[in-house]
Amino acid sequence: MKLPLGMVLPQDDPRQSLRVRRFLLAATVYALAVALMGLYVRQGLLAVPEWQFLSLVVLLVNVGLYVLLRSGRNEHFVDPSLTGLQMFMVCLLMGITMYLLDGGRGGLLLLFLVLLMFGVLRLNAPQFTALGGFALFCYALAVGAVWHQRPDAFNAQVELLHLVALSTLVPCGGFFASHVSQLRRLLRDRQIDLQRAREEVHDLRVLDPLTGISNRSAIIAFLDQERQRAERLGQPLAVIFIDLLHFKRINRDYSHAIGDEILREVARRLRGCVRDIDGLGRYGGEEFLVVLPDAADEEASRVAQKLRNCIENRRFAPLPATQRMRCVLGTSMLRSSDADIWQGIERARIDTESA
Ligand SMILES: Nc1nc2c(ncn2[C@@H]2O[C@H](COP(=O)(O)OP(=O)(O)OP(=O)(O)O)[C@@H](O)[C@H]2O)c(=O)[nH]1
Repeated sequence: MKLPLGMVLPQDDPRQSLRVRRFLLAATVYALAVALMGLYVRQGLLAVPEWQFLSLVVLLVNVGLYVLLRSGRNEHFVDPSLTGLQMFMVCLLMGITMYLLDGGRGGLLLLFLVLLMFGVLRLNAPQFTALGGFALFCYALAVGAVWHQRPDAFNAQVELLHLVALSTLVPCGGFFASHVSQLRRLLRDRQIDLQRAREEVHDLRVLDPLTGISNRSAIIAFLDQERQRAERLGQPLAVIFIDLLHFKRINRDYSHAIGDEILREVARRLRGCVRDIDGLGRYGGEEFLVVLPDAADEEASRVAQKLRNCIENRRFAPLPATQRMRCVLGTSMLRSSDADIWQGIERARIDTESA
């Protein structure tokens, strides 16, 4: 029977999924080690009860780790990848196994080294060196115990070579760990840069660079989307077209930079006068469009008056105190009989001419 992948791997969290994948890979190496121990049993280098004991310990350790990862409890640990814990278990299991074997430790040692190499993926150089030191200690302790209790199962020359090989591996692994952790850092920085670039591209696509409110295409898209929603829910939808008057003169008399500052301030004030659910966009040079979802005719007129007040009745700091900005506003209700949203916008624009 085939197990659905969703039952084995978390589907909604890519980081958890990666951790479980990495764990399953390590569990496969453990399974190989247990199978290899079966050969040791056949060769008379490991007693059957000891093999059963080792298999049970390996199984319990792996089930425990899997439950921790799959239940999400690993998130409460300082290192949610549980790498340190897993490496600690590898060292302990290696020590126990090496102690129980009556010979041929080199073969199984190789598989345990493969398991230790998983640490390279997460640990930095000092952490890996500490781990290597602990592995060395466990190995030395295990073979020391064999030498003390079963001297016939101890070959000093071979064990010395194993220890030397293991000691060589520690700095090599440390070097790889440092390299991989550098790559990880680089990758993380690149991801952050990429995310920022994506956000900038998104802003460039939808925001007006001068005022920071929606640009023309974004406010049109918003209106289109709101129109569909209004039709579906049977709600009214209003638009307000705003045109600043004599803007050419403002630019000419006070400079283009001050004209820009006025446009930014107008956008700020308009945003402050409408609800969060309302749309506000720069339609053209000195023209703005406000979209009012679920607003009837009277509500649109009331908001238009409020918008007019916030432009005309308050002073703009870069202009002399006596100089006021003037604007015309036109409102219109989107109708289901309109062929498209442009008809609604056009009605509001024409309304400004009659204002
Ligand atoms: N400073 C500044 N001016 C802009 C910007 N975009 C458009 N304008 C200016 O806005 C002015 C719009 O001119 P018109 O369409 O004749 O509008 P107006 O001078 O307000 O005339 P009326 O609307 O008829 O009162 C032009 O001078 C444009 O250069 C901008 O981003 N910054």
